[in-house]
Amino acid sequence: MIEIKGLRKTYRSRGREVRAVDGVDLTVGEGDVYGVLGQSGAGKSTLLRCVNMLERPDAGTITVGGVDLTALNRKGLRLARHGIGMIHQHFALLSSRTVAGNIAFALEVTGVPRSARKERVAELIELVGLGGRADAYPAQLSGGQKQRVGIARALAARPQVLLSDEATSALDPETTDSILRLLQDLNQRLGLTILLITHEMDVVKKICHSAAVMRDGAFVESGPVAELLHRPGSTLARGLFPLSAPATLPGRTVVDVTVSGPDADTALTGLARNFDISLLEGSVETLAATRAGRWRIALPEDGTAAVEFLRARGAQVEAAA
Ligand SMILES: Nc1ncnc2c1ncn2[C@@H]1O[C@H](COP(=O)(O)OP(=O)(O)OP(=O)(O)O)[C@@H](O)[C@H]1O
Repeated sequence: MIEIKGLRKTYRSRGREVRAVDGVDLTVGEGDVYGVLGQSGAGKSTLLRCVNMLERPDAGTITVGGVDLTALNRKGLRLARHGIGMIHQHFALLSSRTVAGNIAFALEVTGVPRSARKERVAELIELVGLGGRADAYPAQLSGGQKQRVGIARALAARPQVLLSDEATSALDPETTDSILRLLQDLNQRLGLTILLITHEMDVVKKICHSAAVMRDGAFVESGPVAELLHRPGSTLARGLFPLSAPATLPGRTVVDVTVSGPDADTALTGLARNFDISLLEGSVETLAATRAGRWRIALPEDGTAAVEFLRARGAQVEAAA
């Protein structure tokens, strides 16, 4: 659904050059929820703003739904953007308009006739769970409700793709969960493809099927979450399952073990039945992409047989670090 090749964007300010996006390739399949994780300054916002051409890249191609956006003229781009909704951290609502008015505004700018707007607005209000709040003004809404208006507005023109720019970063954990559940529901019910940027591991854990870790304008790893978990040295695996127990113990071999899929629930019992091990830290969790477990385990000093046992069951095993 989204195909990005060789994307570059450099900013020049006060004689200084900043390579905000430095050669990114990205494929987001139809119906995928794809998260780009990275610290502040990594280049996430620039990448996202290039996807709908709010920012024009210096090099590379951006294809959304089969259309190369970099090849379009201004009018073509305006039409193509109707197929790409966007939500923001700070909601960007019009304070002088009600919930219904904010959503209707998105329909006005995409040329939906007045007669059709009312019904579509009502439909969108229900879709995002804001029934009964149509006449409220943004100042009367909670953060979560404001983001629901943002989502309704972004979906007004029935886009196939939703871009999310840190949509939950300004919300408390409970509200974050409810917005993530809404996004997941929209992904499943409408088949909406979602590309989101975030600095929160939890967002990836809860709704992303695929993810990339971005640093200094480039992806250091990317792919399906279940696959990344099994990649040796994966930053994502370490971020999703942080392990801080001692990485060395006298007379023992300490390893970090990752298992995903149904084996995540049985791998440890099997290991403990066959070998003298100590579980130092870790957990099994349900991620959006898969059930997965990651543990730091002390094996006997010669851990070869235990490591083989785990690897034969599809586990990723590496020296604790
Ligand atoms: N309009 C601009 N002019 C000059 N430099 C910019 C501009 N926008 C971003 N940058 C720089 O590009 C780099 C990447 O910024 P970007 O906002 O894309 O990162 P980010 O990962 O989204 O971080 P944050 O979460 O803090 O926004 C940073 O060094 C930033 O200072």
